[in-house]
Amino acid sequence: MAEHLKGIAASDGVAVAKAYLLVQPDLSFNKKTGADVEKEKSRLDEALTKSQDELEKIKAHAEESIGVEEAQVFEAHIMILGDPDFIGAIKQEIEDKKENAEAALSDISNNFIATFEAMQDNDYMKERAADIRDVTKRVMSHLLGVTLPNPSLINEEVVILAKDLAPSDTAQLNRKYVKAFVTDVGGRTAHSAIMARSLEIPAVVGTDRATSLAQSAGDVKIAVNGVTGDVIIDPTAAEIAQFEKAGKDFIQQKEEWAKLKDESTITADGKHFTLAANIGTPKDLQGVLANGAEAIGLYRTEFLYMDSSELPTEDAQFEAYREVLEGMNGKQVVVRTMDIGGDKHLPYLPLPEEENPFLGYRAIRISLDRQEIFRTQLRALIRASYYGKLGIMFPMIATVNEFKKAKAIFQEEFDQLKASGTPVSDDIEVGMMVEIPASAVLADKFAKVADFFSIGTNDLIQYTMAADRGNDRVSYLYQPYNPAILRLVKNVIDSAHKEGKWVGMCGEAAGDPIMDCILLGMGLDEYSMSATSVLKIRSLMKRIDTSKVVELAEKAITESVTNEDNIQLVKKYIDLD
Ligand SMILES: C=C(OP(=O)(O)O)C(=O)O
Ligand SMILES: [Mg+2]
Repeated sequence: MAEHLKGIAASDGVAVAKAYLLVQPDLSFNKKTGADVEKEKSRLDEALTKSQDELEKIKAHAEESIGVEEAQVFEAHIMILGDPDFIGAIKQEIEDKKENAEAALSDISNNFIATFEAMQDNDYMKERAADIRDVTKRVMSHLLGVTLPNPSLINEEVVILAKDLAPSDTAQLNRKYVKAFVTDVGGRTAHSAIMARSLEIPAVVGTDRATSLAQSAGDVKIAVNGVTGDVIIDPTAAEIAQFEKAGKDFIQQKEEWAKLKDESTITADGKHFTLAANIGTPKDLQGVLANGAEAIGLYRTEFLYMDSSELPTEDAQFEAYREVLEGMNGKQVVVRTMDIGGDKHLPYLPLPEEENPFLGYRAIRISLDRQEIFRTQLRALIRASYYGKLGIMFPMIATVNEFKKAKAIFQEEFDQLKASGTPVSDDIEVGMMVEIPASAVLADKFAKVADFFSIGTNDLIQYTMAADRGNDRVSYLYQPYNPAILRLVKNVIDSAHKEGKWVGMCGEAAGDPIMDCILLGMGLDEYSMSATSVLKIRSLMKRIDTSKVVELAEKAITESVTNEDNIQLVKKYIDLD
């Protein structure tokens, strides 16, 4: 009998296929004491080596199928295998307690996980706990000689059902055969959900009971709608037909969007706006070009620093920047100088422990303090400017003096390079992120000194609403359409335009259809989002008459009181379906 479930829609698309239960093997073991210490340590080493080989393969596969940025998680796993604190503690445990390797691994891993999970408000640490759990499972399987499920071997069309999918499982999914996946736990921002979106596999997560229902149903089909979050276990013929039609409609819509790839973004009344993409590494260029983005509005350079075991050299940075500038073939590339700190750590750049790192020593604050790091990055950027159309922006600017200082350092490096005969571009734009309320309020003053603004809503909302962007318990305060946020945004746009400067947005909100209806009405010039959202937003903008949304934007900041008011308001003006 058909069972209907509702979960969290995590990745768009609709599919019906045979159920494939991804069951984890039994990893239970007997604890032994009085073990041969040297033998247990060498068993551990052997399991670590096998795990490393396996992870290298999974990482290479993931880089191919889902992209370098997403595959980073496996680099983190490989690093755990070589982490002297973690591995050293396991070996010490074997020595101290004369335990078998399985018991020592399990004890130490549980200690680490408990410590990280206790830091409840820290997403970064919670992710580390998940990583350690994933790595421990792999090492344990090698110690026990059992095989972990290998979803990359699936060779028929299936819908995967699992309690949860570890990142290493998701990375092995082959799009050709895995038509969708459904999990019992997880949320929209879980690793597995983010990966599903990169892979473009429909997914519904957090269904609670999908695996137990499927297990008792036996060999059945599963219907999944990743747009609405609906899942049916053992659907009727009529339901299958209904889901198959929804799937066809969705594919057709995507094909329609794809036709817009080479068009520029012109509204129904003939106004042009720039749709740009956010990237993390040069490898992301492929997606930017495939989705017809008109520029890169945010190149997050942190990955250059995070992927390296020491500060990246000027030449290494230059190569990366040049590759992106050349790849964009004259279209603008806005590179953000490093935004380390907050929840982004570099093992080789020890920062002081802080009670409240999001309000602490991060981004431009580090760059102005550790100028050797900043100047190296600026020189690499200035040298690369010769190969395309470069914009540079500084993150987390709070005061006009910070901007002026950063700009002066840029100018010194520029003048020196130019005097030395290095080929450079003479029209590099130097702008700033507006992501701290102080700079949004004082935008009229900043607009006199910056060449452009890019509004970072991820942080601007966090700081304006005093709500940690990674904390589930306050996620209801993450309100991009709240009139308080919109008034700040409007002030930034108007202030920039008064000085003849352009203004973009590169936070997640820029790829949100509801937000974009309001932003068009406010006259925002550039919208920078994940590459996979570009065509959908272009299709929306082509339908909009901007004279209509000007009135909408005005009402959104004068009449509306709440975030919800503005959702309803936009729906009154624009048919979003
Ligand atoms: C784009 C932004 O920067 P990040 O998400 O990297 O902090 C932002 O804060 O909106
Ligand atoms: Mg930010």
